Amino acid sequence: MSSILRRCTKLTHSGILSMLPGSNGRSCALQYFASEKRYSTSSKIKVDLDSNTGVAIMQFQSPPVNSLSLDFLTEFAINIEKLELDRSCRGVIITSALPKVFSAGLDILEMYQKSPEHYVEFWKAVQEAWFKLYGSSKVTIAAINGNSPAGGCLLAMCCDYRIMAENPRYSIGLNETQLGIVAPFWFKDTMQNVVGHRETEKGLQLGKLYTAPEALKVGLVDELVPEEKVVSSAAEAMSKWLAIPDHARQLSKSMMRKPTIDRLLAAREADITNFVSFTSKDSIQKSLGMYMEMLKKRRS
Ligand SMILES: CCCCC/C=C/C(=O)SCCNC(=O)CCNC(=O)[C@H](O)C(C)(C)COP(=O)(O)OP(=O)(O)OC[C@H]1O[C@@H](n2cnc3c(N)ncnc32)[C@H](O)[C@@H]1OP(=O)(O)O
Repeated sequence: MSSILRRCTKLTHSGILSMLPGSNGRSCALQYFASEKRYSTSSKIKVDLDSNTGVAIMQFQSPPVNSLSLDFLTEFAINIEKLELDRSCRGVIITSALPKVFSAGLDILEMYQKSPEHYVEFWKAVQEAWFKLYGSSKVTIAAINGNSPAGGCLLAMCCDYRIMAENPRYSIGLNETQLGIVAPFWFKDTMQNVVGHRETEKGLQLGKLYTAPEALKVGLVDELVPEEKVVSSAAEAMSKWLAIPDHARQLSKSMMRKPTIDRLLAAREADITNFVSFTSKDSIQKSLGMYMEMLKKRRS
C-alpha cells in the first residue's frame, strides 16, 4: 500500500493523468493505477498509456537535450508502432521530461566522422521514425515545453496539433541551413503542409528559428499556453479530437498525408544515397565540426 501511495503522490504532482478525458476529476483516484500501462522499454523515452482514456503520454528523457540519436530514434519508432497496434490507444501526447528543451533535433554526432555504413543506418532510422509518426492513425499532439530546432521541429510538425510553452526564449524551426546543411525534401514537405509554401521557403532558406509568439503567428504551432499548462492543455485538446469518430478522422488524416508519405516511399533509397554522399563531403563535415565547436564555446 505504501508503494501505491508513493506512486499516487507522483501522479498527482504530474498533474497529467487527472486532466485527461474520462477522469472524474478526483486527484489520485486508485482507478488510475489499474488503468495506467507502462510501455517504456528503456530510459530514453517513457510511455504511459491510460486505458480509461486511451491516451498515451510519451515523454522524452534523454539528457542533456533529447537529441535524436540512432538509439533514440529506434526506440521512438518502436514505441509509436507499439501504440499504433494497440487498439486501446486512441491518442498520443508527445512531450519532454527535461527542462527547457523538447528536442535538439538529430544528434549531430551521428552525422560527424562516422562511416558511410553508419550514415545509412542512421538515416534509415530517421526515415522510419518519420513514417511511423507522420503515418500514425492515432491523434498525435505535441506538447512543446522547450526549444525544438530542426529534427525536434520535424517531430512536432508530424503531429496533428501543437501546443507550445509561451516562453519567448523557446524557439522552433528548421534551422539546418545555419549548420551549413540542407533539410531533405520530406522535411520541407512536412513544413509546407503545416505553414504553406511561402513561409516554408523563408523559414528553410533562412534556417529560421521562430520564437514561440512568431511560431503561433505563422501557424507553426496552434496554441501558446503557460509552461506549466502545456501537457494539461494538450490533454484538453486531445479530448476534443477524440470526440470525433475514429474512422472518419483517420480517413481524413490519411487523405491529407498519403501523397507526402508516398513521395518518400517512392524515393526512399535515393534519399538515403543522397544523405550519405552529402554528409560524407569534407565541406559538410567541416561545417558540422564548426557547429559543434560553436555549441561548446557558447556553453563555456
Ligand atoms: C545533412 C542532411 C540534413 C539532415 C537534417 C538535420 C536535422 C537536424 O536536426 S540537425 C541538428 C540541429 N540542431 C541544432 O541546431 C540544435 C543545437 N543545439 C542547441 O541549439 C542547444 O543545445 C539547445 C537550444 C537545444 C539547448 O541549449 P542548452 O540547454 O543551452 O544546451 P547546450 O547547448 O549547452 O547543449 C548541451 C550539450 O548538448 C550538445 N548538443 C546540443 N544539441 C545537440 C545535437 N543536436 N546533437 C548532438 N549534441 C548536441 C551540446 O554540444 C552540449 O554538449 P557538451 O558541451 O559536450 O555538454
